[in-house]
Amino acid sequence: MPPRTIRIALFRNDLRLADNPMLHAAVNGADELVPLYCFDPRQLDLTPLNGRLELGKVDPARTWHYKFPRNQNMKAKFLVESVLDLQKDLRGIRSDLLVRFGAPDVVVSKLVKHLRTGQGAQDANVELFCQREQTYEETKVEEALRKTVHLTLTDGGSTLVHPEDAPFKPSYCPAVFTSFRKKVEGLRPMVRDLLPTPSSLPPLPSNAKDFLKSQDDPSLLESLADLKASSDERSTIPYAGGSSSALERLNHYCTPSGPLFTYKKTRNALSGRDGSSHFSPFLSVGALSARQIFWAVRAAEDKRDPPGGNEDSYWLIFELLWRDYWKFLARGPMDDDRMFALYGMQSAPGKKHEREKGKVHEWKQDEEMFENWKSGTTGVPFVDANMRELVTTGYMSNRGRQNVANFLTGQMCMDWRMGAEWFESCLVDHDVCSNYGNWTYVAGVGTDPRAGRNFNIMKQANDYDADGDYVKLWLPELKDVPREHVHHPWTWAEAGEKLGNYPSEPILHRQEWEKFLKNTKGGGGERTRGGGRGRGGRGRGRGRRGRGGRVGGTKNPRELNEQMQE
Ligand SMILES: Cc1cc2nc3c(=O)[nH]c(=O)nc-3n(C[C@H](O)[C@H](O)[C@H](O)COP(=O)(O)OP(=O)(O)OC[C@H]3O[C@@H](n4cnc5c(N)ncnc54)[C@H](O)[C@@H]3O)c2cc1C
Repeated sequence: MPPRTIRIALFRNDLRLADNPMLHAAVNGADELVPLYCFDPRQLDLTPLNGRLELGKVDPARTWHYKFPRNQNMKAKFLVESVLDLQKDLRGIRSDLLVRFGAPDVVVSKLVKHLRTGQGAQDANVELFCQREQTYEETKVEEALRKTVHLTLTDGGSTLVHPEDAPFKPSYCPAVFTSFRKKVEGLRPMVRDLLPTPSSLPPLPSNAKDFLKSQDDPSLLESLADLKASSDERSTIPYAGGSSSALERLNHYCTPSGPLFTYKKTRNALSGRDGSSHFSPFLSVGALSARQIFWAVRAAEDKRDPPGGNEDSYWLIFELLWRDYWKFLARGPMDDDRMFALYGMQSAPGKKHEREKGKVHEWKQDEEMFENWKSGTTGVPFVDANMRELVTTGYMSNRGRQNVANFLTGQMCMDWRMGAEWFESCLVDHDVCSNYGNWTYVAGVGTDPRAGRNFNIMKQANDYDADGDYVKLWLPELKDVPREHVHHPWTWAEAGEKLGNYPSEPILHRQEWEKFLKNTKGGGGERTRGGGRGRGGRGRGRGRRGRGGRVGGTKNPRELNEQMQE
């Protein structure tokens, strides 16, 4: 008898059965299959389990430089729900998901030994399959796993375009998004078909469930996140984690008369349930694949009368290509971790923590100012409302993210990694590549030479929250401030009115804003704020800013915003 083949299918950010290349590959040729998920103490705070497991004492999981908690509550809850949903789906096809706590290489090494103690399994081939990730910590996990067991890394589960189909080698991925997009849009087909959802799986080895059985207690998961916590009633994303909920959202959004076909017009909404797709939380844990979205969009287009897409349905795919772009960059041109380095792609060659000669970025690490940004008390309502929404719900619209990131880096001149790590800590949809990629872009240290331009926050506030409803939703202190003052409440405070606990002075640039208000009589206005990068520097500290004016000849902030997306 040939030796048995036992496969371990280690789920990472691919928490689904549908269209899952890792699972598909692991099943093929397996006599037995062990689906496994590991809660890694470096990624999720497992300190509530101290003393309850054989892990030893674990420290809280923290972000890299600034040591923020890795997963704030809503994010932890969404992850735990997603894992439980996958377990339910696996049980539905008479398999199971072993949920265990510990670094994956440690858990897998013990599991392999344990499986070999099963009846007739001493000489079994035990092999591990998992999805390949792109970034530093994740690839370190892969290296550690490879030392433990025969490892197969699978591709194609996290992007729209399969990396093997890309018309360039990873290190030659175009540095600018438009070139990347044009190259991949030229592929025929651009996106592969969906892999089938398994209706059954090879059986679990008879001794698999005995492995660290003490960790099977559901109360362990309950202590990692408050699973009963309901989301804030103002939340834009009141979804539970998991692919059931992801499919519900997909089926709601992508119908012939659904919000998909107005997406381009509504995607900049700051709040509301259907302005944008809200697929990002599901994508970040892999409860949904980008390809599932692609094919749901195509199906909705085909069902229209007459059949076909429009610019809105095209634009959703266009945005998903941004997501692909960051993943391809992380694997190619930014793969030496420059995505996390202070000077990013402007680091000196071979010395990613040193600035390249001639570049003038000066980043501050002023804790007090950062605290203002983080807690939503900068005195600039448009920034503060977004930051409070982030902390309360774990989500912020794309428009909000662009603005608060721009404010922190371009105007407060703070180390962009502080912002990126705070986002990592809070965002339910945190995705390493999209988060750090977008931050490097906004901070002007990414691959794209057009990036890093400043927004006019006042104009953005007027354009996207004309009546101040969004600001008032998140800043109850401003509920009585009249519409015409709501984005610059210091003018209301000066008239002797009370703002409660809200700052009566903006943290920065008051004079600039007043100039803007004067020029535009409270609305509209065409000037953009200039960064003046590369010549003469930027503002340093409260009340001062760099010289600039118009940026790169661009006339209009809306035009600028399109560039940020294009
Ligand atoms: C500073 C900053 C940090 C960000 N951090 C993250 C992050 O951690 N995780 C994350 O998924 N997105 C991140 N984004 C991108 C974008 O803001 C979110 O993807 C989007 O707001 C999610 O909401 P949605 O699903 O409704 O998006 P939609 O507008 O409905 O877009 C559809 C999908 O396209 C993708 N997408 C859209 N815009 C971008 C973009 N600029 N970059 C990459 N993918 C995009 C997302 O997967 C999104 O779900 C960040 C943007 C900025 C400016």
